[in-house]
Amino acid sequence: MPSKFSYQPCREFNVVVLGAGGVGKSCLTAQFVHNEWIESYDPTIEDSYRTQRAVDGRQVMLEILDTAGTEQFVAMRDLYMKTGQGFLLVFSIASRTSFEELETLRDDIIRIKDDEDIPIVIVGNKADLEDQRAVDRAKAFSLSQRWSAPYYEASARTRTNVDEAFIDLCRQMLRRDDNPDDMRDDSYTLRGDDPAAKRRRRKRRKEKCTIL
Ligand SMILES: Nc1nc2c(ncn2[C@@H]2O[C@H](COP(=O)(O)OP(=O)(O)OP(=O)(O)O)[C@@H](O)[C@H]2O)c(=O)[nH]1
Repeated sequence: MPSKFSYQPCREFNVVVLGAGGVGKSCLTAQFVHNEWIESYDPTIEDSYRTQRAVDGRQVMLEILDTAGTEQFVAMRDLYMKTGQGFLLVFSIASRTSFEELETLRDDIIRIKDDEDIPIVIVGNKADLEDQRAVDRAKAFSLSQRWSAPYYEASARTRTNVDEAFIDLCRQMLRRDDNPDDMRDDSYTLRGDDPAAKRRRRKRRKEKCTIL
């Protein structure tokens, strides 16, 4: 048990913000990092931000990569995914296709990282546009359950659930960093070195959590 005065080094994590074009990735990132709202739409190619936060009393340095959602830049995705340790998967509650695109993004992340337990938070952005809602809460909820990944309905415009989504991702990354062996169980050696079986066991052990 660390004493009250024990030294806790600042952890560094790479966070990648992914999602379709125009869902609000840049706006969410700008709100989280700089507390500012951007009304205009200027498609991103790639922007990165560094910000330090206290999470449950521990210092965390985040390198946040705000990625391109538009088709012509998606070739860079594999590279982003390789370096990411945590992923914010963003859709707009006013766009059904942006929600449907998340499935492919997650499949790609898992394939590239070869890890089904990679920290992910799902964000349904533009929650202020309730009158234009095209994705039922129940649908997003069921995806969240299926992936065992938390779901936040957020609004970059009103700054609703912006910090909460990023901080939840930090908590997941810290947990992994604290317990690198947590995902291994004793039976693993008995069952042989089968990565697919290991991934299935990891998946079963994960908690489910959904925040609306
Ligand atoms: N009403 C509303 N509009 C938003 C919200 N978040 C972003 N927008 C608007 O949506 C547009 C696109 O926002 P961006 O943050 O640039 O979207 P993006 O996902 O980064 O887009 P790409 O860079 O093309 O991938 C802008 O005009 C924003 O003002 C939100 O929470 N509510």
